[in-house]
Amino acid sequence: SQTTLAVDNRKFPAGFKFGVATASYQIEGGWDEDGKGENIWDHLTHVSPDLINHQSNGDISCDSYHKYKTDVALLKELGVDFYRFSLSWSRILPTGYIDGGINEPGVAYYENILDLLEENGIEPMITLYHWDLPQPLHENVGGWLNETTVDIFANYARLAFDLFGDRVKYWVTFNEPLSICQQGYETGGKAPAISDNPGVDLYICGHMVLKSHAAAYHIYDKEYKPKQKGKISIVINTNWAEPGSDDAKDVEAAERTLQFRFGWFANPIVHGNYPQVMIDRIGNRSVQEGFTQSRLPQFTDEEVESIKGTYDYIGLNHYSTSLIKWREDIEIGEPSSSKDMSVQESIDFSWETSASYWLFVVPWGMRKISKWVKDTYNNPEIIITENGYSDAGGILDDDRRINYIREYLSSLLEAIYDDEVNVTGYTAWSLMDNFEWFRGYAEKFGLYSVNFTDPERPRTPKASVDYYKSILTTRCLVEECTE
Ligand SMILES: O=S(=O)(O)CCCN1CCN(CCO[C@@H]2O[C@H](CO)[C@@H](O)[C@H](O)[C@H]2O)CC1
Repeated sequence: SQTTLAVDNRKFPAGFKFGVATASYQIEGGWDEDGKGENIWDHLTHVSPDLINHQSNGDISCDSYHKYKTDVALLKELGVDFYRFSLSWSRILPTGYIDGGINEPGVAYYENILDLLEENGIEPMITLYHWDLPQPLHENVGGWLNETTVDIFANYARLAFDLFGDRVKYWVTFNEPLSICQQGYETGGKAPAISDNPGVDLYICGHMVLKSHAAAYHIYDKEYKPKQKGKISIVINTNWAEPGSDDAKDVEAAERTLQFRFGWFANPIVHGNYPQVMIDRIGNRSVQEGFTQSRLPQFTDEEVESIKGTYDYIGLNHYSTSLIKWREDIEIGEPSSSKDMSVQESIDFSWETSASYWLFVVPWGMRKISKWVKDTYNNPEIIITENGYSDAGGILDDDRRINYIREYLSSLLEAIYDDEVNVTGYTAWSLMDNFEWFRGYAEKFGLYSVNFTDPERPRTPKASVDYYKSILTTRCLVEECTE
């Protein structure tokens, strides 16, 4: 396997921004406090606790609903340029609907955070949806399987722009539509954990999320951008897909993997419509499976045009890499998106592991995926909106996280200077240890550790805090920087 060369000693470009990220359900707690409504993660962790490691949940988590002043103090201590966080839809709109009433204490919570960020010279980057759908929208409307949710989301987005937009210059509509739809509606790996209609529901979800994203984009672009002058886009995640050999069939399988995982959402938004390889493969298999129409929903020509161009930058979440090899098309049977894609995915056993089964340390993948996004989507502004390393916790001297950040950023410098990729920012996941979805509190991604057994939820800096501080100060990765 390829290893990165010596750590790059070039400085990040002037104006390049460094931040950290969190998400509402993962840090806030206060799950039913001050009028907040129930969301699908509250519901799932309460009704099906066995799905979550140690039956943990986010009822309290880091208790950031009460400790946001402490959180902003940590951000100030770190010296970040920006803070990426998400709004809890059901804290602002308890029923999910506007006419269900606005929850003022919920609005105040986010206004207080924005006030403190402003006072401390830290730029906010707000994600509208980081997986915590109001439960009534799932129960009564079918959530992302129903077209009705598109307008309901658009109304929520407009409210957020109204309430907070005068102070927010970077918006994200959706975090990781691949995770929302494939794990939420096929593998069962995320709420609402629907897995009884594989190969079908996830594509309906993707269709609705793309329409919702475009609706929110156009609202911002027409009604708010002229006076608020911010940027809005979506955050898409993918591993880098490295061909398992230079055999043309492996190269094609790797490209197909990127098209199914990243292109699923990036192609409609940048070029218009789904990737042709998805239209073809899912269409062909659907016919063989006896469907009267493709399992991949079809956009009308107007929808293709309406979704195309709905990005002011590309948000990229990148953590790891996969080796991809060609395989015979999997025989026709129960449909699934992995059968539609039909590749062999593996890893190189020399790659360093982490506490997350899917996260291997492969720094050169950062350069490759960044260059692929540049080459495939007309050289857009790219912001790395998440990148980070997990351990099992109890480690304050987190030298493996320091190594991960240094090597991934070194690879990013090569993308910026040698491949001329227009990357303008990097966001470390995460500010602090938090609720890692089905893995509960077993996997720690924080620069600050959180003691979840202490009711005060104390935050303690790990060694990576000093390392990230040094990068924020010197804008480079080693002692001796070149210009
Ligand atoms: O279908 S399964 O569930 O069997 C397979 C899942 C494999 N991965 C897990 C990690 N995720 C990207 C990272 O997910 C991101 O990174 C962080 C660390 O995980 C999360 O805490 C953030 O909320 C999330 O934005 C992509 C999907």
